[in-house]
Amino acid sequence: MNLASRVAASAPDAPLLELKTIAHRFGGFQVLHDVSFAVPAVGITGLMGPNGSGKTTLFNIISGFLMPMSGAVLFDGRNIRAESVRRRSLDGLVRTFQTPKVFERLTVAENVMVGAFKAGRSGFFAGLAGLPAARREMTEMRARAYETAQRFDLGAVFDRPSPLLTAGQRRLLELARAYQGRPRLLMLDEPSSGLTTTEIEVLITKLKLLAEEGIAILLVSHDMELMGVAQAIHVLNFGRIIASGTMAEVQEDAAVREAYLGV
Ligand SMILES: Nc1ncnc2c1ncn2[C@@H]1O[C@H](COP(=O)(O)OP(=O)(O)OP(=O)(O)O)[C@@H](O)[C@H]1O
Repeated sequence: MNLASRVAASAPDAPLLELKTIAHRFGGFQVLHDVSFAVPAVGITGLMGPNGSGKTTLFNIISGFLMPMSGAVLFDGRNIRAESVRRRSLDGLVRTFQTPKVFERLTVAENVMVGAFKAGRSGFFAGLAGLPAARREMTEMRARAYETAQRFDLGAVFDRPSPLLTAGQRRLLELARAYQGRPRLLMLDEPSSGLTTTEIEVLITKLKLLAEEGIAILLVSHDMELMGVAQAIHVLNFGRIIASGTMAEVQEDAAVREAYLGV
């Protein structure tokens, strides 16, 4: 079944992630007001909004870096509002950052393998220490990491030190590492920032590939071309959702046009 039919077939009343009346304040400044929307278990969902509208704050709340003052964050129907980042990540809720987080002292191979470490028994660092059972596991992990690296066009640079990668490769490496951890929901914060047009085109094909494999994606971006991959988009302005719909629908929305263009 392709992505479009899976999106159509997914139960609309069973989202993977659901935000219910999320509100947050920094001191006296109300940054989020009763934000509610759902992210289905399949497909790509977009979150956009002008600078300072609260996107990063909301992202931090969903991924566990910040606890909202009120509201619920339901993941698979369970309120994870107070759960740690690590617990969420073990449950399959994984995020990336605006600047790719790459382990600079490790090679591409090792960076990808770190993503699988939570799924392994002995652990990545025991493997590096050379314990026999861990070494066997490391060999298997390395083989799996190589498959993943190839999938993200990093096969040819598999043993290269990560500081030698281009910006586009660093972004792909971050995605490869996240993919290796078998996420259910992948949250991407401005993944096209700092990339060339060609690198963005590659990124788009990889996001479609991840979605086709059944990984739900929540994408925050200013990049309209990139946002075009999302089946549904929610627009945040001054901490409130002002519109939701397809890209064509939100582009036509009067409140969105006013927020972005002042028209
Ligand atoms: N820790 C903080 N303390 C006080 N104010 C904050 C804090 N973090 C963010 N803000 C304010 O909250 C508002 C929303 O910020 P946030 O970073 O969530 O917006 P954003 O939509 O991600 O913006 P951008 O697109 O510029 O990254 C801004 O006015 C910001 O200055």
